[in-house]
Amino acid sequence: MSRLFRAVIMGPPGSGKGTISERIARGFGLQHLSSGDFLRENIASNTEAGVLAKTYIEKGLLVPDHVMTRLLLPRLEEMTCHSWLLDGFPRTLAQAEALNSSCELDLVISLNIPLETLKERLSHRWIHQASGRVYNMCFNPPRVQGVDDITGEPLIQQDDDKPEALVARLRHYKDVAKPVIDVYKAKGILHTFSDTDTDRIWPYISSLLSAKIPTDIADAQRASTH
Ligand SMILES: Nc1nc2c(ncn2[C@@H]2O[C@H](COP(=O)(O)OP(=O)(O)OP(=O)(O)O)[C@@H](O)[C@H]2O)c(=O)[nH]1
Ligand SMILES: Nc1ccn([C@H]2C[C@H](O)[C@@H](COP(=O)(O)OP(=O)(O)O)O2)c(=O)n1
Repeated sequence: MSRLFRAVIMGPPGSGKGTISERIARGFGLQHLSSGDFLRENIASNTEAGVLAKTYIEKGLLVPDHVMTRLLLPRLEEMTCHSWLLDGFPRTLAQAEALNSSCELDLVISLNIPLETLKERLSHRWIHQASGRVYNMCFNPPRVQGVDDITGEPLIQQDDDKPEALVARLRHYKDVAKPVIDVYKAKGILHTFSDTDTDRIWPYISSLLSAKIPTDIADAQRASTH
């Protein structure tokens, strides 16, 4: 079995983690685990962790570290046969320490996007809640306004995407993300990308992954996901 590849993508709300993760999954065959989507699945399924997480998310708060690690680490255990890309976790130092004690990461991508760009993007973000598919009226609009391309079901805008909610979320993100960024910088596996346009960042991320992911792993993963 080829050695597997373990990566994390981090960035503030609206920075493009989901957009870039989808391109990485498609182009390099890594299995994408979005912590936000996984939480929403648990909330929709009324699991014990989902019910608890909902009480925090509804107040625009981060879910407590022990809840996140108890939810994510067993899910990663189920993915030990895949190379994966983790999105939105770890978000705090405690989460990073829990993850680092259970696996060795190969690469951490950090997106550093200006506040005004985040506000602009999130004000135009529409989501198909059931699938997590993400649209943007300026960047990747749905074929028919307001409905999901695949199911035709209505799209929604998330309350915490509104500008007044975003500033608080962004301030909190910066406070908790800095120690995590410092840990991975010290490990020499952090790569930071700054721009206002995902399409300009993408070629650099793609080149980095092409250099870092051994060809046999990428070929094997693409074969297993097709
Ligand atoms: N205009 C524009 N919109 C973009 C760009 N990249 C992503 N978007 C859109 O901006 C919004 C945020 O992108 P996401 O990929 O959802 O960002 P995220 O970091 O996963 O966001 P969270 O899930 O809130 O953490 C979505 O509506 C994207 O379609 C870009 O380069 N330009
Ligand atoms: N590690 C994490 C990941 C997500 N959450 C919570 C808080 C987030 O606003 C929601 C949704 O996560 P998602 O990544 O989709 O949203 P943002 O990145 O915060 O815009 O879940 C958390 O508390 N801890």
